[in-house]
Amino acid sequence: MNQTELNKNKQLPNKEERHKLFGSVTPGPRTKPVEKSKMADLQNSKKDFLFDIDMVGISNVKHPITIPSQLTPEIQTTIGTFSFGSSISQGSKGTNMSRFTEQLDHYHRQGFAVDIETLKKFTEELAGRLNESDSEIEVSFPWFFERKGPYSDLAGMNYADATIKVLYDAETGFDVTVTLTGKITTLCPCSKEISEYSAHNQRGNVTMSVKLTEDFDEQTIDWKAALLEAAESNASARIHPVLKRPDEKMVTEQAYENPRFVEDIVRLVAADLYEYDFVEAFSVECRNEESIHLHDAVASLNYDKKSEAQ
Ligand SMILES: Nc1nc2c(ncn2[C@@H]2O[C@H](COP(=O)(O)OP(=O)(O)OP(=O)(O)O)[C@@H](O)[C@H]2O)c(=O)[nH]1
Repeated sequence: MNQTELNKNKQLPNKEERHKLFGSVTPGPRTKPVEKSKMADLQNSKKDFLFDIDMVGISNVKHPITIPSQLTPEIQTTIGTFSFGSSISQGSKGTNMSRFTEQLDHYHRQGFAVDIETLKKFTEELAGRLNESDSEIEVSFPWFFERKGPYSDLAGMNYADATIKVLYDAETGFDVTVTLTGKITTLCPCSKEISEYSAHNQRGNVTMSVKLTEDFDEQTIDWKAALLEAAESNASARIHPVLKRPDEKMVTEQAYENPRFVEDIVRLVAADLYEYDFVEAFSVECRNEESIHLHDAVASLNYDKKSEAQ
């Protein structure tokens, strides 16, 4: 049926009447000012408000972003989920929340590429805009990378979940933590050892959080690719979007030849992160979605290289 054939017999009231029908009322008298300069500015009240606040801001802000990648595709436009904040002192009632999204839009109009240098600049500028001595930004996004079948060389797209968190403090400078959760295959060493045939395997989620050294240079190292490699190169096998039979045979046999517990994964990944020069401190978690249970198996560890210097 096309538009002219549609029978519109129903006699509807006009839109204004419909709104009234559903409860809309005529606006009452307006007594409060509409000019910004005449409005009360509660958040800027100064008094003793009992406590300092460590962080106040906004979260769950979705925004289009561009991210750099050293793996294909090299430029990616994706959706970032942001949070922003700063501390406020006991003497201030509140922050100026509109300034967070105001600055986000300002950066967007200048072609906001979400790399670490830009985020550092963002936090320093944000602290100034808020008249505070610190600020923070966190952005999470799916990072895509091309993956080819080990035999067929047929390509498809995989992704890992990435997060960058930058803290700025006028006195101490910047603190940058990056997090990546990549997925891997793990084959159970115990199951392989005790069974006449086969071994159960599962999809593992490896989450690596890394505090970057002060001199980290994103032009030379793509932290996302480096963390992904730490997870995948220690797995029983990598995960692929496209596998033909010869590929499937290869990854199945590779997993059987490289059995791993969750404990093995966190220790092996930790060893790689320990060897990366750009890593100051790290945490690793492996969570396996068990195929023989309804529950997950999980292991985690934290390590700070600076603790060795003491
Ligand atoms: N501080 C604070 N602001 C809130 C809260 N809830 C909503 N708001 C925000 O208050 C904002 C408006 O306040 P400001 O950003 O201080 O606006 P303004 O004073 O006109 O802006 P400036 O000229 O930059 O000072 C809106 O963006 C609301 O989102 C809250 O719990 N605390």
